[in-house]
Amino acid sequence: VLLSPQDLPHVVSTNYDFIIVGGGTAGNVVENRLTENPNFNVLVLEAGPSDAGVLALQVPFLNPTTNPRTPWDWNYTTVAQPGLNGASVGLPRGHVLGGTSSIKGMVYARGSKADFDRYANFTGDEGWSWDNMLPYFKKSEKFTPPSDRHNTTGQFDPMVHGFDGLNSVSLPGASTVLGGRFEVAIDQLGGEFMRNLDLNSGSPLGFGWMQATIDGPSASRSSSSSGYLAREFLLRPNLHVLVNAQVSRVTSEGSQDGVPEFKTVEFRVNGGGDYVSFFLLFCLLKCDIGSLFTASVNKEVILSAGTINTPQVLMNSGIGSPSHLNSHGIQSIVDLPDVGENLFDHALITLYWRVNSNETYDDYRRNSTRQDEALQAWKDMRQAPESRSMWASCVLSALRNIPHGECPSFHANFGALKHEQNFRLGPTPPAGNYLSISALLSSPGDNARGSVKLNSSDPFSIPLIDPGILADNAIDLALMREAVKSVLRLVSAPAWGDYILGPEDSTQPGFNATDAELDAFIRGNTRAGYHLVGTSSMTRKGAEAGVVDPDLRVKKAAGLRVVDASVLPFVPTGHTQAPTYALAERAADLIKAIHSL
Ligand SMILES: Cc1cc2nc3c(=O)[nH]c(=O)nc-3n(C[C@H](O)[C@H](O)[C@H](O)COP(=O)(O)OP(=O)(O)OC[C@H]3O[C@@H](n4cnc5c(N)ncnc54)[C@H](O)[C@@H]3O)c2cc1C
Repeated sequence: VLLSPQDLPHVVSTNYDFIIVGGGTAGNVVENRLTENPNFNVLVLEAGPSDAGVLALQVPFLNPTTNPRTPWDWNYTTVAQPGLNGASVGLPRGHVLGGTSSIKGMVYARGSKADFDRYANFTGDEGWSWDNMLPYFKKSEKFTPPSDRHNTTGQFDPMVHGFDGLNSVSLPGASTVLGGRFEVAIDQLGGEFMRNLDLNSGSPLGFGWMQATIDGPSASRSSSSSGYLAREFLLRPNLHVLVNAQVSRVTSEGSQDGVPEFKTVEFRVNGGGDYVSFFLLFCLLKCDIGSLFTASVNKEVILSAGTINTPQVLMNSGIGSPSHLNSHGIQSIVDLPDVGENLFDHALITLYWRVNSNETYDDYRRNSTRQDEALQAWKDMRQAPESRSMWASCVLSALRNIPHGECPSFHANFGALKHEQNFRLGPTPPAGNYLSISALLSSPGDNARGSVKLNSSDPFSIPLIDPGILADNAIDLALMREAVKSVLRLVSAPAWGDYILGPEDSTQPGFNATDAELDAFIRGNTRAGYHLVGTSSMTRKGAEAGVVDPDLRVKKAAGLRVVDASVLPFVPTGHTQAPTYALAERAADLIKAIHSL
């Protein structure tokens, strides 16, 4: 049930079995699986608004309009990054039902077998190995035909996919001139540019068709909200979802087995939604807008607020480094210095070329009539360019090897347009047609990690976010150089001869660039990859380091668990949404087993 502000008195007087903080990618998976049992009641507190009826969150092609500077984005910015010549860069995060799955770029890339085997080895829990996680990838996934219904034989391996899950995935819904050119180019080059039938098989090296979290038949974005919180699930009477409800902290009144037990969640109601009801309600409760409410729980509080906000809530609650908490006047309750540490991200750089073709999206973006017509066509028939994301129609590459096994050191995504770094759409260039290729550093060095820290004692203040982009001077720069060179080799294939006119900007390095020139370009143009993990890292049971055990329970505490991307101890070499769905599916099973659900 999607609650309204009038339901607040009911919320504060109910003793829930589970309270989930954050109705995002992971939170909605857990909420859905737990409420399969009608005997248990679950409350989801989501800081952002509902996603219902918001076209920008449904139409894949409108994805770049979902952030930054929208109500659906937390609109974060990093602290100055030494690895980027001191620049602070934007760091969007979903602030809406569905969380970041409602605003993300929709690339479905699970990572490699070696990533998950490394998690299993690191945590001492075989449950996190690739072989044991593959069933959860499949459980979460509903592989659908592409929106244009083209024959997908030979474009993916059905054996490694799930067809009955709640998160829709599909292959590109329309071919563009780019897709065909890439296929020819990689066949011409061979070697490092080998073909890969399915990049989600656990062996992602090579070139394959990109899979995206787009529901093919409806040509719509698949988010954790559209799937796990679909109408039939929202009708469950044992599921309560309150939007615009931002949690400040969890509180402990007692203890269990000698450790503090967390039974209460404190939150405020933000000013979105029905203001008249708000006014009446707050008059009724005789308190001011912005006042804090509490909700209580008898089994577990599950933090699914994401890699930035989960550690913030933990620290607000007195769980973290005692000295850091004390510096903000917060009493230390659980001594866990790794809360907020170990923040990993990928790093992303984009290169652009002018091309000899008007079959790019640039003209489309310059023509508002065409855009309106196309949007209407999407509404009428789920067709037209809006049926696909702007880069989903291209192949994704995952090249090269690194010491952790068969993992790619970078991914390349292709766009038939000029976009800003990180696929944001800046002002449309007045003329010209473009090819863009972005290289995502998918295996940063172990020193390329930063932290999330509190900025003040105000629990709602924006934290200090340092993802440590390109902070591992040796490894990160060497891999980024290789990534850029590999992209340059790729566009040197004869297939591009009559297509690429030249680099968009004369400062973009070419084949003859020295390492020093490449480094300067990389430092000046790299941005965040948006794949944040690590701030509630799981470690072995009983290990002092880390934040949660391999079963995702917060160490040295009772009744508190973390289920979101923040538990991953290292960033996977794929993207992060697919692993987040899978880890949340496994977490739900762990929780059900413990509570005999
Ligand atoms: C712009 C962008 C593009 C991306 N593109 C891709 C992509 O193409 N492919 C891919 O695999 N990955 C992508 N990612 C990354 C991926 O989407 C995330 O790693 C993943 O969705 C994280 O899931 P999560 O459950 O950890 O957090 P989220 O999905 O962010 O969920 C956290 C939820 O908690 C809520 N919340 C936070 N604080 C509070 C609080 N105090 N009280 C109540 N609620 C709170 C948030 O509003 C949010 O709804 C992208 C990320 C971004 C930002």
